[in-house]
Amino acid sequence: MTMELTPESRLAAHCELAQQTRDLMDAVALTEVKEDELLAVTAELAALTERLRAASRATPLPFDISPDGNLRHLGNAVIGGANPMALPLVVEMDGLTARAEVTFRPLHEGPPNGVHGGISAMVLDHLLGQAAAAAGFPGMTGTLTLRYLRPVPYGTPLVATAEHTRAEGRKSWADGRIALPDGTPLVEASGVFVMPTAWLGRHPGT
Ligand SMILES: CCCCCCCCCCCCCC(=O)SCCNC(=O)CCNC(=O)[C@H](O)C(C)(C)COP(=O)(O)OP(=O)(O)OC[C@H]1O[C@@H](n2cnc3c(N)ncnc32)[C@H](O)[C@@H]1OP(=O)(O)O
Repeated sequence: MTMELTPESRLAAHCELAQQTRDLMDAVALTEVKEDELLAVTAELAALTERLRAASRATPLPFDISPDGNLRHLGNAVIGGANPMALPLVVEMDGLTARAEVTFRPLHEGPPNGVHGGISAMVLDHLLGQAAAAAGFPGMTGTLTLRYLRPVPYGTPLVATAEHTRAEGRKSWADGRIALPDGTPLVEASGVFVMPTAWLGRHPGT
């Protein structure tokens, strides 16, 4: 795991750029402007893309330690504030559990008016993984099993939760769900996380 020392002000500016890009992606998905305006905006975006490529990294921002002392991963596709692909999810960890409030956007559409099943899977994969890590068993997803109970709406505040259930050697198990605020489950997940041998010794208890 690489730790980088980047000034907080630059990281904050990067996160603002990512948020502006999310707003842009939402606007692109929903725009109804005329064709000539689409072409004009596309040309402006191409120029902006080249400006950002003037100095570029090979990989997104890695794990680092935030000023509050917590491990963070600004480049992550689910929680990374500096990654425009990320929602980004803010995950609260408590003992064996992980919890995040999530409001999907039209950008996440799979079936008409509903969230793509792969997007739900991505969120649950991450939540389960963080629950396993919270319990002291960080690992790579080995197997993820999902049960889609009801369509997942976008534009509605939802709650994603997960809990570590057991561990055996390098393997750990976690369960989770995306639910309406009243607790009605929409998608349930179970996962097996395997700590790669390369990680052994890097975490307490391994
Ligand atoms: C360090 C700090 C990190 C902080 C993390 C913050 C949390 C972030 C949260 C992010 C969350 C998002 C995370 C992501 O998105 S992770 C990205 C998605 N996942 C991957 O890319 C994983 C790719 N696969 C691998 O790297 C390897 O195959 C792994 C590491 C999984 C196992 O390769 P390894 O060579 O180590 O395996 P082994 O053959 O010695 O077997 C060992 C044991 O494991 C059992 N097994 C093996 N494979 C599977 C399987 N597929 N399902 C169930 N069980 C499996 C096997 O039976 C055996 O059990 P036993 O016979 O001993 O009983």
